[in-house]
Amino acid sequence: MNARFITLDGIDGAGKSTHLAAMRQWFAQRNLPVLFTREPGGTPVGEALRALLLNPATQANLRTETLLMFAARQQHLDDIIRPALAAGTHVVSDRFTDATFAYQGGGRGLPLADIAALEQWVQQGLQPDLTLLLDIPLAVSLQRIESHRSKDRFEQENADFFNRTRAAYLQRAAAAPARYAVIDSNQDKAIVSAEIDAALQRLFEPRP
Ligand SMILES: Nc1ncnc2c1ncn2[C@@H]1O[C@H](COP(=O)(O)OP(=O)(O)O)[C@@H](O)[C@H]1O
Ligand SMILES: Cc1cn([C@H]2C[C@H](O)[C@@H](COP(=O)(O)OP(=O)(O)O)O2)c(=O)[nH]c1=O
Repeated sequence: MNARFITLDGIDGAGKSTHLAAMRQWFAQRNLPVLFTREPGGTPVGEALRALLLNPATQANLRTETLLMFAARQQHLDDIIRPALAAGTHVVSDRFTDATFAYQGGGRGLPLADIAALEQWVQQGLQPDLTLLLDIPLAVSLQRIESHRSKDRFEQENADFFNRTRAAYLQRAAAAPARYAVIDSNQDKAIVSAEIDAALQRLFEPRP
């Protein structure tokens, strides 16, 4: 079986961390080789860039921010994602390029064509086999992350920013529905988890 590349995305507070834990179990129960990783990050270079990008004191302008996201992604693809897939290991990434379209494109307003050009240059056609998009109304996500003590550079953004970010995610999913499972994360955790499991099941064991 070809190794699958799966990404998990959504606005902050959508429930990614919560459901990554359940996804680990899903793979473990089936004895499937899998590597969990994240963006920005996943490599020493990527983690250093992550620290820079998430630091509220960082003054990177929008193009610089976008290039740094893709710089981290290039290293991640070269050192981690492509080698794992080539070795037959499934890869689950906590965020990927959809986040750039949503945050730098939708949220901050960088033209989507600029992001698409970088996507092509860095990914050379590689796309996730499945993107699990956890969708949630902003008010609910804000309630859920209210208790965070310190917010990173993106979490400090305002409601309009996150509404645009959410809309950009949904637009991407609507434009290429075969790649996405849009999951309503404003439901009980067990239901969200069951819907994620069902999407994984469809990817790994498609019905004829
Ligand atoms: N379906 C859910 N119902 C209620 N609370 C949830 C649900 N999913 C996640 N949470 C809670 O919301 C908060 C944010 O979830 P988290 O998984 O950290 O989001 P993310 O990683 O996407 O920022 C956590 O306190 C988590 O326990
Ligand atoms: C991958 C990526 C992330 N981001 C943002 C989204 C998140 O706010 C932040 C990464 O944080 P996140 O993955 O949500 O980590 P945590 O759960 O620890 O908060 O980076 C972008 O703006 N563009 C990108 O391309």
